[in-house]
Amino acid sequence: MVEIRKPIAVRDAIKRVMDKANALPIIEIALEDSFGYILAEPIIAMHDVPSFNNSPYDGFAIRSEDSIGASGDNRIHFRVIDHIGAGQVSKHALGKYEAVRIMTGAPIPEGADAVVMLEQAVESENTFTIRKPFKQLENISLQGEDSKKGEMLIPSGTFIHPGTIALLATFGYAKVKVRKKPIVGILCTGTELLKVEDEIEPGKIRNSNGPMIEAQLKRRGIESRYYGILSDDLESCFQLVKKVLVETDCVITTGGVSVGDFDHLPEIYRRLQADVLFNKVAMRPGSVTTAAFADDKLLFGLSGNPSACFTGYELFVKPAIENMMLNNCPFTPHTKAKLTEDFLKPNPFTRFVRSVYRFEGNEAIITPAGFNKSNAVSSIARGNALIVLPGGTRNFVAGDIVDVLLLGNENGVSSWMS
Ligand SMILES: Nc1nc2c(c(=O)[nH]1)N[C@H]1C(S)=C(S)[C@@H](COP(=O)(O)OP(=O)(O)OC[C@H]3O[C@@H](n4cnc5c(N)ncnc54)[C@H](O)[C@@H]3O)O[C@H]1N2
Ligand code: MOO
Ligand SMILES: [Mg+2]
Repeated sequence: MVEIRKPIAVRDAIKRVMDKANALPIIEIALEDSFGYILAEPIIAMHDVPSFNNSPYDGFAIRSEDSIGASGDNRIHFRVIDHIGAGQVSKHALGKYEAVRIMTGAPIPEGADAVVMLEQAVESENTFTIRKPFKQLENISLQGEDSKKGEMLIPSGTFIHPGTIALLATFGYAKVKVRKKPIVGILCTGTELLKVEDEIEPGKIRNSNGPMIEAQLKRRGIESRYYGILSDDLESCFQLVKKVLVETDCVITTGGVSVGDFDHLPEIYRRLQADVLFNKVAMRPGSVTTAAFADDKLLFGLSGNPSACFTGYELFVKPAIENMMLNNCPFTPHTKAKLTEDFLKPNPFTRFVRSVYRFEGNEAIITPAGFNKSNAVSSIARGNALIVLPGGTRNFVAGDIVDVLLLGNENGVSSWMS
């Protein structure tokens, strides 16, 4: 008798994996290796930024009071008593009508409270004149105008991007506390599967899921261990899944999760005494996507069908991995966009349509990326987004506004802004 599975809502399935995604330990890594990790400590300003009043321009530091009354008819003369660049500190304190030639980033000398840009001065030998008055603190970058000492600038749980790295460097974080990234084991089941370099044989296909999942992880900077292809033999599949579970933080299998005679994953979860979190989700593609929990680790049984496999990763594996690193923002960015063509199929389950998202004029628009069944592979290659059509709906037409999940942003566009 075939097992009748009870589908659960996508939202509930996501919640179940999120609840089981255990936080990985905190590690300390070198700043230059920290890109893409999740901060495990807040960034607190160790000092003011800027840490001293400095010049935002190449020019002359003056006392603003000396400039009162300056005009085109009444140019005021200053005498240059010192010359500093960024990194140097003037030893002079300014007296009346004295100035220090100062370059961008250099500390404002004692007594000075304004900076005249080089372009605002008419220079000769050791003097210059100005033709306008300067206000107190005019053209000065003030100590602490960016950040004040002790301020919490970035919370723990934030993705470290190049800007975060700049801030960490500013405060001398040569080492950064982050959450360890999971090591993810991948294995692909299917007697029909050939390696990429193999010649096609009758009844066989090349394994596209393995390289795809590896790349989905790599897109997020996650290291995977690829355990290769396994034919649909229960005992050897069980032994390998057991081994991968020991050697990695999270296991992804592809194929063999449905109700077919050679779909062994359900029996493998039984033998592992795993807690099956769900084995049917009210979604298309990927309705057979399975998640289980054993030895405090998540096992994802992604469907063998390429589009279903891809979607299962994006919906469940991706946020679970972020949760293991305690990312405050674990979910894929979503937006709304205007459909450019009719989509008339009924959606008994929530449907995820691989699509191309782009901006045209002032509008976000979205176009299905072609052949869209769960065995499709070409539309995964063309798409950069997923349209989300709720279950129980039908007949979406061109012009309708739909929900969209945005996948990755490394794709460029063909022209600069118009
Ligand atoms: N009687 C039923 N049959 C099926 C059901 C069902 O509910 N009742 N569900 C269907 C759905 S939905 C899907 S999706 C598939 C899921 O199948 P499995 O996850 O068990 O995967 P396999 O049977 O191993 O393979 C399915 C399909 O995908 C191809 N495949 C597998 N691995 C790869 C790979 N690494 N790279 C590329 N393509 C792969 C495989 O050759 C099959 O064509 O089950 C339906 N059936
Ligand atoms: O898991 Mo299946 O992809 O719903 O067609
Ligand atoms: Mg199957």
